[in-house]
Amino acid sequence: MGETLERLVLNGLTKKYRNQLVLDGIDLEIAEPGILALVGPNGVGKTTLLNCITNLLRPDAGSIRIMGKSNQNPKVFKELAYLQDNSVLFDYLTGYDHLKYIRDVHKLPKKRIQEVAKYVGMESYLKKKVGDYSLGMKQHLLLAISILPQPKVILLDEPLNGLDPSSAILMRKILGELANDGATILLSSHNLAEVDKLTNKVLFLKDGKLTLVDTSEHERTVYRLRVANSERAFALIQGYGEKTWSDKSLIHVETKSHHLAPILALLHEEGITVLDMDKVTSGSETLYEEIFHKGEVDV
Ligand SMILES: Nc1ncnc2c1ncn2[C@@H]1O[C@H](COP(=O)(O)OP(=O)(O)OP(=O)(O)O)[C@@H](O)[C@H]1O
Repeated sequence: MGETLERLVLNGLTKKYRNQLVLDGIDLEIAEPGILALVGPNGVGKTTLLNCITNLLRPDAGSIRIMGKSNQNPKVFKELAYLQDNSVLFDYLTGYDHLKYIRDVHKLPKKRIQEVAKYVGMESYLKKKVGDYSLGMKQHLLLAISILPQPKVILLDEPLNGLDPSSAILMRKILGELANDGATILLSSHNLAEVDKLTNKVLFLKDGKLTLVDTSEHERTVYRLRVANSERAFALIQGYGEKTWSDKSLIHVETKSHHLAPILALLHEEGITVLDMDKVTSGSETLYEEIFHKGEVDV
């Protein structure tokens, strides 16, 4: 058999702290490369889940397989990387020292450090002590550490935390490229706008259970039009979108198709001028509200 298709498989994963059940028999099967976001409120168990997958925490029940091997098999660590929070870094060592350690453990070629440092944009401070790094610089180093051995499965706990816009753009580009090159990436994040830019595949963690949602299937686009004759325009376009309503002389048209062209053509034919228009697209934030605040979602 060639390379296994199995990336990450969780079977009945259960974790309790004293009497608190944090993970309640989680089943999950990820067979493909790509980016998945792990989302849920503070204290719901995201870090606990990532720590169990990487064998830093022993679950109370269940099993975890990575690239077809048990996560307790030491060989798994050639395939798996975990970007944790920056408390795992040593202030008195340089970025280079950290990377050299990983390079030696994995017996990687010498040039790999420069290659990765350049890739994540940390060449200029590679030889500085980590104690002098900013939060964003530490995030870059953590990313460099995790991708140095070219792992197939990459777990990241809040990788976008503390990044300025240009670093966040670079991080998104790198994660996208790694996924295109065949990595499976699971990242936890509280930043749902960033999540929407990275992926449509979102794992919502609630009451110890995981639900995988393709957010593109729940995406809704609402166009808001200001027109010269709103009453007449409203009567004309009612029925064109899935839902049409009027609010303070703004006509709202909700559509899944993203195509407004027939409506604009119709208004043009009837001689109605569109004075202004914008578009609001709802993504995982709306779903998050439905799941965690209203306790309802149709998935
Ligand atoms: N070592 C521990 N002993 C006892 N309880 C713990 C321990 N670690 C975590 N917990 C509890 O387990 C729950 C899940 O914690 P966890 O850190 O996994 O959540 P999280 O989703 O990562 O939170 P955040 O988004 O705030 O980082 C919390 O209620 C936390 O208090």
